[in-house]
Amino acid sequence: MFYGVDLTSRLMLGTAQYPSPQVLLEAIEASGAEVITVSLRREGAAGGAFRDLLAKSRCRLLPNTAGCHTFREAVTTARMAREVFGTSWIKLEVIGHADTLQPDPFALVEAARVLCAEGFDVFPYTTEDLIVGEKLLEAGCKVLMPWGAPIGSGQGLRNLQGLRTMRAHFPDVPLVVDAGIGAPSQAAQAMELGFDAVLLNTAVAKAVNPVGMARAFGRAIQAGREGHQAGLMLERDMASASTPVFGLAELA
Ligand SMILES: CC(=O)[C@@H](O)[C@H](O)COP(=O)(O)O
Repeated sequence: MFYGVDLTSRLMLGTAQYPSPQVLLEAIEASGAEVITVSLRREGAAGGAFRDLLAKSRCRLLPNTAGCHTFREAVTTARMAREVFGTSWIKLEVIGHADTLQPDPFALVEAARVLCAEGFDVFPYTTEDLIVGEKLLEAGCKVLMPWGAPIGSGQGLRNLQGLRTMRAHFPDVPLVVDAGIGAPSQAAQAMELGFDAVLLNTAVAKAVNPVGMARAFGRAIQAGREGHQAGLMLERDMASASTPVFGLAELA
């Protein structure tokens, strides 16, 4: 449940870098995603055509503040996005580093506080830091989006222990792993850890076959979720025979 909205699919898909608009639409369809994220810059550059294209997907839009490096830029972009796209949902990105594209947690919390007070439903792109997570919740966020790895890196879940701890620390907060996912197995792993959803873009858009990859991610996320719900076995240090030892032939 994200800001009162129940979704069937746990995949949120980015809409940048696809080889063509048609491939983008087919990839969204194949993925089963019900939420797609879109940047205001892209919409501005296409003069409304991009929004019309995305409307064909019938997905809920999650505008983002991608590329914003300051509190001011992010807040202004969010306000414009609400007007342009007609939704109070905003994926809040305030980038701190040009090379790692790591979130700036200080500007992020500040921007989240202002936007939540203005009635936005904020999806903050953050790190797995627990204190920052708590500050974002205090600011009014009802969802947290920790990174898996730097945006566009495809490295998967770089800090497995940190993400596990985050899940345990915020048991009732919807958590979405956002960014850095490179393969369907990594998305499945996020779901197995108990995350509520995954947001990704590059791994699908830059695949040799984006439509096939979108479908694979959709299925992997569903499988990972089912695995989590079915209860994963505990890891053991030592072997434990899986075949019963009674009934073995006794050789004289
Ligand atoms: C589209 C978007 O919002 C990205 O900023 C997002 O974080 C996805 O990252 P990847 O491209 O690494 O999947």
